Amino acid sequence: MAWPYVADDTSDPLLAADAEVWQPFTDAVRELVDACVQSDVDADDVRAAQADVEAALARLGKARLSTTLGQSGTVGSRRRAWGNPVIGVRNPIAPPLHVDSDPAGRAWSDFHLGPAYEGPPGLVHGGVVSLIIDQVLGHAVGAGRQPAMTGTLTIRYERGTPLGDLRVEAWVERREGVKIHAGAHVLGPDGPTAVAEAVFIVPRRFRDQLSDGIGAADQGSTQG
Ligand SMILES: CCCCCCCCCCCCCC(=O)SCCNC(=O)CCNC(=O)[C@H](O)C(C)(C)COP(=O)(O)OP(=O)(O)OC[C@H]1O[C@@H](n2cnc3c(N)ncnc32)[C@H](O)[C@@H]1OP(=O)(O)O
Repeated sequence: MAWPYVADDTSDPLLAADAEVWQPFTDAVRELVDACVQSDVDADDVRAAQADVEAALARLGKARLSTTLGQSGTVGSRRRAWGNPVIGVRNPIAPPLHVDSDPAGRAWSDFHLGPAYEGPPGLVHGGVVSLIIDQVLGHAVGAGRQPAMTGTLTIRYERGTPLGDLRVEAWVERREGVKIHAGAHVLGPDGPTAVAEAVFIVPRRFRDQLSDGIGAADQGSTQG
């Protein structure tokens, strides 16, 4: 069965040119978010900045995609991840993470979380920890080109995850039919802060493509 979106026939140079336009813009908006939670200017400056932001919004609002990036057939498969809240080139909510993976079903990323991701004082919000773990688990499972969705995700928060430089690692442990068992942890400066166990499930619509072992099916993974 086909993926629920169409393949991308955009040429690589065109895609790269588009990314070159959107990436610096998204980085700037991300800095704007940081400024929003950290700036200490007076009320006049806040109001002036609001007017600037509203002007930018009016400019961007001149044309809109009719669907999300993930759903848009005209945007295509390679740009689906551009809206992803963890890795998305066009999503300023994304830290963003660059995730590496290998076909053995391992994935990892070194990343930085600033004050926009704070939960308890000085610590990362637990939901953000979960978001990042889920994404990187998805890459570990997806590295085997196996389409699967998170079925169950269990996280043990061992200690607070400090804002700053962090690492996340995920790995596939075993496969039992349509279930893929995987693990992950987030590493802070003093070792693991959160440890996760997950069961990913191959959705029904992809089960006719099941073959033995991770890495056998000729499909990508889901993207959040
Ligand atoms: C280089 C590669 C790059 C790739 C990049 C990738 C980026 C990826 C980014 C990813 C981002 C992050 C990813 C995301 O955020 S994915 C988004 C979050 N997840 C979802 O939205 C999933 C929603 N749920 C479903 O779609 C279905 O319920 C699923 C697909 C989960 C099951 O489907 P279905 O209901 O049709 O299954 P079945 O009834 O045939 O049961 C089959 C077997 O499975 C067992 N079971 C069922 N449900 C669960 C469960 N919840 N936990 C544990 N086990 C479960 C069940 O007992 C049975 O086992 P058995 O009784 O036979 O032993």
